[in-house]
Amino acid sequence: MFLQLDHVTIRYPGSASQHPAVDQVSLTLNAGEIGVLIGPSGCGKTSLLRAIAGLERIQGGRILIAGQVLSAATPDATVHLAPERRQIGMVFQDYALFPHLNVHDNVAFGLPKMDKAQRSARVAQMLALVGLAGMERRYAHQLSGGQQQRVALARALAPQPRLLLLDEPFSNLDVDLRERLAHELRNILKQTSTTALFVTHDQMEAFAVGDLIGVMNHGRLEQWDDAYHLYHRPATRFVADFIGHGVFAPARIVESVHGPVVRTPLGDLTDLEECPLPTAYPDGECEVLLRADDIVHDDASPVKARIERKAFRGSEFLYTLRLESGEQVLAHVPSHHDHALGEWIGIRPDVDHVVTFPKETAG
Ligand SMILES: Nc1ncnc2c1ncn2[C@@H]1O[C@H](COP(=O)(O)OP(=O)(O)OP(=O)(O)O)[C@@H](O)[C@H]1O
Repeated sequence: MFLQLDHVTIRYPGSASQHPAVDQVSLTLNAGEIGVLIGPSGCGKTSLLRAIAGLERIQGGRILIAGQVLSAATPDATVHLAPERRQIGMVFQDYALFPHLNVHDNVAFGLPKMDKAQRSARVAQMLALVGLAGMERRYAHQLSGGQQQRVALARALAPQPRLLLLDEPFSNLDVDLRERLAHELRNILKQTSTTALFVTHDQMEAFAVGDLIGVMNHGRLEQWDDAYHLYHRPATRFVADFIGHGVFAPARIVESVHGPVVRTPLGDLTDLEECPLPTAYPDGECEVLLRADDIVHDDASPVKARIERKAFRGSEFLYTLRLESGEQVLAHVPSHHDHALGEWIGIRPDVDHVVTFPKETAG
């Protein structure tokens, strides 16, 4: 492994909250991998990134790159390597280009001692990489927001950092551009074999960029996994709720002649690979995660649901449905099936990965 975070804890001095901003976070990234941290506002993403950069001290745990301890706050050692000695690059949300320097000088800014020709060659190479060849003489105010972020990326990559940290770099840009830049960023990082950690609150961006994605909540890292497993095998209820569209429905795991089944308001779910046994919950009672893409519109199905809300999403609608039993479920339905609000439609579950959690206790 290349980047290693080991029970990293950050507490802000004088902070009214007893709760640490970052609470014992452990994760690893191999060289060349791209990690993404997502989570709601205030969950500690930026604090963790700043600690890795050396801009924040940690109060517990260790941060290592290639075996070298950058920060430590353990009973055995206290270490805090200065930010400029970490060889880590950063790209922030606000473009932060020097307004009085042109693009060439901005990109050349962090380059170690090189002769002039070498410097200019490196700048040209970086600008070509980010799709801005020939823009050397422009100033920040002559560039669009997307172009400015590309320059910021070129500047951060030019000194060949050991690790690149990106904190919501596209959040000031419009949605279409963000999506394009997220794919471009991934290509650029892979082309240059750069190890990177990227912070966003946008799931689609996280899925587009990351090899590994971490979901944070209240300072804790709830799961560190690839996109497929986050979606299909969420480790916690919070992750299941945060990623994708879905609801939790009351269910019961029971033993049938064909093995265990999960009894739900939509009927029995079978094929319970990797699902807990009935004995995992008191009386087998639990809640099952039903994602919008687990529910199929099928007029022949005996299970009917009333359309309460619908949102057009291009190729499909996201329907909010109410079952006769009172439960609410969500369903993705191809948009050529345009039913009216209040209409009853047939639905059936088509769940590939059955995910259950303990029943949420009231209060
Ligand atoms: N300098 C500081 N002093 C005191 N508390 C801070 C400081 N910086 C952040 N915090 C607190 O630490 C917690 C984590 O903040 P952080 O900025 O890391 O979250 P975030 O996940 O990056 O949020 P956002 O997505 O809104 O940027 C929050 O409760 C925040 O109020």
